[in-house]
Amino acid sequence: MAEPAASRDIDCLSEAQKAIAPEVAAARAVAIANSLVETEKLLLAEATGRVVAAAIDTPIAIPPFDNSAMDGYAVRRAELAGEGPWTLRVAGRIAAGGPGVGSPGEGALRIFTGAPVPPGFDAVVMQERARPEDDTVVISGRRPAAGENIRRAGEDVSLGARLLEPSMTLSPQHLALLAGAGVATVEVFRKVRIGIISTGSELRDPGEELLHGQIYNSNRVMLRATLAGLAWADLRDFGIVPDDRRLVEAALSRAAASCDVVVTTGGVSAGDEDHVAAILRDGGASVEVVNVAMRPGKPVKIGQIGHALFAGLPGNPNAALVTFRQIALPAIRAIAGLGDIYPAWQPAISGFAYAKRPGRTEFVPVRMSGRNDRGLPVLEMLGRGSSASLSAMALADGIALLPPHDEAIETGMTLRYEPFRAG
Ligand SMILES: Nc1nc2c(c(=O)[nH]1)N[C@H]1C(S)=C(S)[C@@H](COP(=O)(O)OP(=O)(O)OC[C@H]3O[C@@H](n4cnc5c(N)ncnc54)[C@H](O)[C@@H]3O)O[C@H]1N2
Ligand code: MOO
Repeated sequence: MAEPAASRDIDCLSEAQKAIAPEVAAARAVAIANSLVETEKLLLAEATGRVVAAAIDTPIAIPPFDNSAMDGYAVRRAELAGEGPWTLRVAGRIAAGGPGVGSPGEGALRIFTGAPVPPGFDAVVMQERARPEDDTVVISGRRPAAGENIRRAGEDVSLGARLLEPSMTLSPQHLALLAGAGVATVEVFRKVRIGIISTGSELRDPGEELLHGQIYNSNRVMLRATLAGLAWADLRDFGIVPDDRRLVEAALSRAAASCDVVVTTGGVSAGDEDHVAAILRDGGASVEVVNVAMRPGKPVKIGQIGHALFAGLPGNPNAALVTFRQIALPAIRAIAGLGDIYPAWQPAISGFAYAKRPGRTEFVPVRMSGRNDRGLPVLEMLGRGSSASLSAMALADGIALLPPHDEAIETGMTLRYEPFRAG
């Protein structure tokens, strides 16, 4: 195991007792996160959700040429003098992608949506306002305005304009913009290699037989599924490691050697079988976060093992989920090269009353029961705040943050709410 750069003595009570706020813990984790530098070039279709590594400017204007926004007739307004109706000769026909026309003499051009508008033509009259008659067209109603129904070259994106900045994740809309500019490949950061280790002799995987004293491993699939939703994450699962110091140490070394991030669950509190905490305490890592004034998740540990970021999440399922999202994920997102790294909190209204202990931030599973007259979500708290409860979190729409200074949450208070699903 690599020597720690700056070990902190997590046994030192005066130091350890000073629990830091969760946002401070997250910022400390971010501060020790090293952003990736390696990049790769991907075809657009392979790049959804990946993180842009270099700014992209458009090589062409969008649209590339003046074109018609309607099916109708391209006209020269100079030929529509005085009051209508006007009768114009139809001098040609031009469709999207078809051959252009030369420079016709007087008259209108039959034109279709997306077809280039030849120079000199300064409006398109939609066909609903025009009546063809033999080789002429009769235009009635008002005189078209200059530029009417013409999409000008570059009006969407001008030549050379910035399309995307680094540190953004590529949405389908971003990819459409790149495709519209004719950009075929995009340079993204390579995926973040994230190793996960489930520690605990009591753990069995679903499908296995459960003996007395054993439980099923739920954190493993929770983390796997969360990471599977992140296109920039390359998950490496190191399985279940029993509570044996040498085995835990070996698994940590192995994971740290091949990953940018190592996430463990379990073994971070104070018991004799909490080997992750013991390994860290004995200098197996530099530890930045040891004691956070939050519930659940107080014993979460963040540090570095060799070059890898280390996130030691508590074993209780809610504590694992909350500390992963609130403390570890911002740092992992920073490693991925993302600019926007912190949880996206939304304002919401408490639909519940709850007595809490002041001095620590609580993160509780909540369900949205409706919206108030200003459109803000109204939240109902689920479960009794047990950090071991799987059912409350499964029914929740998201997590509400109950601030440290409050002793009681009253109905009608404004809270911060992080929905599990964006939007
Ligand atoms: N004397 C103290 N005991 C505890 C403290 C403390 O400060 N002093 N803190 C409590 C808090 S808060 C939490 S949270 C837990 C954290 O425990 P560990 O991270 O050391 O985790 P374990 O003891 O290994 O497990 C806790 C709990 O979670 C279950 N578990 C573990 N892994 C999984 C998994 N992959 N899937 C589902 N469930 C899992 C495990 O069986 C335990 O029941 O410590 C308190 N104790
Ligand atoms: O952090 Mo623990 O989850 O409060 O039980």
